[in-house]
Formats: sequence, structure tokens, C-alpha cells
Amino acid sequence: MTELATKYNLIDEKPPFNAPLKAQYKQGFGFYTMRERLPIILTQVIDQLSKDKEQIATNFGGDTARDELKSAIGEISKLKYELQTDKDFKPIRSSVGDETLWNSFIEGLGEENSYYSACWLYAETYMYRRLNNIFENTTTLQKLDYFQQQKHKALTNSYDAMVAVVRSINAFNETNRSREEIGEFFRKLLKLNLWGNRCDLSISAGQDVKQDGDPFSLLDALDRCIVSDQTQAIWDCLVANAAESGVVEIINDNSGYELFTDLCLADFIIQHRIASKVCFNVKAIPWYISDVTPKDMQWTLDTLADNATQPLLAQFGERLKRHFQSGAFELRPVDNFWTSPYEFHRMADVAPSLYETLSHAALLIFKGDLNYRKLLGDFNFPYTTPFPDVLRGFLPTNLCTLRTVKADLICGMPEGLSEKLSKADPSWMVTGEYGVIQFASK
Ligand SMILES: O=P(O)(O)OC[C@H]1O[C@](O)(CO)[C@@H](O)[C@@H]1O
Repeated sequence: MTELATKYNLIDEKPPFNAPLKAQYKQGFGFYTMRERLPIILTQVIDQLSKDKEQIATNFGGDTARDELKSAIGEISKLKYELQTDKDFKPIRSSVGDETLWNSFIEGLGEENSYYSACWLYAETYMYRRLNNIFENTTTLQKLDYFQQQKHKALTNSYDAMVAVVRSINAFNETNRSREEIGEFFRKLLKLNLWGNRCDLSISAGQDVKQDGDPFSLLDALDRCIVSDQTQAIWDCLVANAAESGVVEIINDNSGYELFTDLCLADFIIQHRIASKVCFNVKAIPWYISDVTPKDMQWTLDTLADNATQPLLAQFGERLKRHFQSGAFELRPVDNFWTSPYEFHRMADVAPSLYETLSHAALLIFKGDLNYRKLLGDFNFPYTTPFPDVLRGFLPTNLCTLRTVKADLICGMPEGLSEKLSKADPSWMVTGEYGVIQFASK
């Protein structure tokens, strides 16, 4: 460790406030991620691909696919070595369309262009981009999703909980409801959606995740874990802005149970005319293990709708498909900005047309920890800094975030609370036990 410390300029301290997070700070979660979690994730990809080699060869083009898979596995090992030895970032060599964006970003990093010296967000994001770049440069494996099996299990492992959720939603929908009742149920669904973000495969380094029990019945007990809660403001915003012809844009995070909760929220918004349309923004490539791609969305809808053993899920899946057919739901064309390293406050300059599209919505819902890190730009603001202040001008329209706390940065906390939580559990910011629901109005 001493050799590592001198070689990579490690600093045996917590990441300082008012500076970007970096893996260089040994007492930060960025260091642990770079040192432990990411190498494990890459090793698991190698193991899975080696195990599935024959199946992949059969599905993707026989001998050529087998040979390309073998060299891809070698490339992943090299990537792991580069990560573990803090090598400088290399350019992305691709022709999928985002290489110029990426390479000008890397050039702009100057000296701080390696895994431990760069901002943690840049380094972790770069690793996932390089991983997919390996497959883009093959002739047969460009469409291979090396995280697919884990994502599928994250849905199929949670059927019991999903049935319980659909049962409660259907029971609510059966009776005529007042606006107050609808508002109250909507706020519950927001919280259900927040806790769905606990089921993230990258925090568990790819180990299976699932939701058990009846998630609605757990909500009240979990309220004490929401350390900043602006649920009411989100409802008020929708009532004031969305009903007539308003659009809600969900910036999705994980597949599996979390995506199911996104779809529940979106379905409720349409069923009760809270807004007239819900759009989904997903990732162009396999990302942070469990993030939704267009293929995952389609697979989720089909898997729900074709479920022969759970009629409630099948009916729900059919209903979701009808929302897509009627135009009440829309899957946005994938935008490479979501898999770029850029913080959101740079979106207006770097991806002006995406910014413009988002600005027409009544509300943006940013899901999960990575989106939260991008909202804050992986900058270690003092924890009581108000949420609107950390956005550095990024406010295309009203926006909110539903995030379980899985990284050592946060904002909008009441005075004294972080100190109290740290005393009880010094690692409270990286367990996913706590959550925030935060809102900023245009
Ligand atoms: O799926 P989510 O909620 O974005 O979580 C993934 C994030 O959480 C972490 O696992 C921990 O911060 C990061 O690696 C990543 O930013």
C-alpha cells in the first residue's frame, strides 16, 4: 500500500469540502471504488464471458465471434491493469458517434487524466465507456450486453414484491378518488420509487439484488431514512404545471425492480391525468452494470406482459404497452450525453438540443446515485448547501431527484443531521440505507 500511495499520489484523508471528489483520497468512497469495486466488476465480466463463450459464439456469429470474444477478454484484462496502475486515459476509438465528445473531454483534463488523479465521476464513467469500446471494435459483438443476465435476474427475482405493488395500485384505482387521495398515493409512489433505487447492481458489485415482501407496507418505517424530503413540493409542482398538456421526463437509472417502480409511477401519472405524457430517457450502451437500455425496456415490457404465472403482472404489462401505443408513454431516442462524463451543468453547452427538449417538460425526475453525482458534478459541497445552489445554473425546468445515498456527497441536509448520523454509523453515506427526495423549481 505504501508503494501505491507514493506512486499514485494518494492522500490519507477524507475528500475535502469545496473540491471535486477524487479516488486519490484514501478515506473516500472513490478510492474504495477504484481500488476494490471496479476491478471486481471487470473480473466478473471476464468470468461471465468465459463461462458463456460457446453460447455467445452460437448467438453472435460462430468462429469469428469466438475469436473476437477471446481477444475482447484480453482487452478487458488490460483495461483492469490500466485502472489498477493509474494509467493515463486513452482516447475512445470508435465510430458510434460520441468519440469526439469524449476525446475533447479527455484532452481538456490536462494533467489530471488518470484513474486516481481525475475527478471520481470522470474516472468511473471512463471505465464503463472503455469497456463498451472494446466490443464496438469487433465485427460480431457490437450488440453484446455483458450485464444482461444480472439485469434480467434483478426483475425476475422480485416478482412477489411486484405483485404486491400492482395489487395495491389496482385496489386504489378501483374507486373514484378525490384529488387529496390521489396526491397522497402519488407521494407514496414517489417513495416506493426512491427505495427501488436500493436495488442497484453496481453498489453490490454485481451480486444478485432483489426486493422482498410488500414494499408499500415498509414505506412508513422507512420515512426516518429520508434525510431530505420535498415530496410535497413535487406534487404541488405537478398540480400547478402538468395536468393540461404537461410532460414528465424520467431520467432512468437501473433495470429490474427499480425500472418496474418507474413504470408504476408513470402509469399512475397517466391513469390519474396528473400529466398528459411521460417520457423515458435511457442509456445507449451497457452502463454502471444495471442501467436501462432500450433493449432492457422492451424486455421488461415483454416479460411482464407475457408472464403466464402472475396474471396481475401480465395485465399490468399489457397496460404499459397500451400507454406506449397511445403515445402517453414515449421512449426518447437515446442521447449520448447520458453516457458522457459531463456534469449536468455543462449540458446546455455540450448537448443543447437535449437541454432544449428537457426544458419543455413540467418536471424532470432524475433517478439514482449516478444522476445525483452528475447534478452535483461530484463536487463535495458542504452537506447543508441548498439543493438549488448545487445545480450551478442547471435548471432547464422544474426538476427533482430520487436517490438512495451510495456515495460520499450530499446536499440539502438539515443542520446537525449528518454529524448525528456519522456518529451512529460512519459509513452511513455509502450503504444505500438512506435516501433523498429533493426538488428545485424553475
Ligand atoms: O444505480 P445508481 O443509483 O446510479 O448507483 C450507482 C452509483 O453508486 C455507486 O455504486 C456508488 O457511488 C457508484 O459507483 C455509482 O455512482
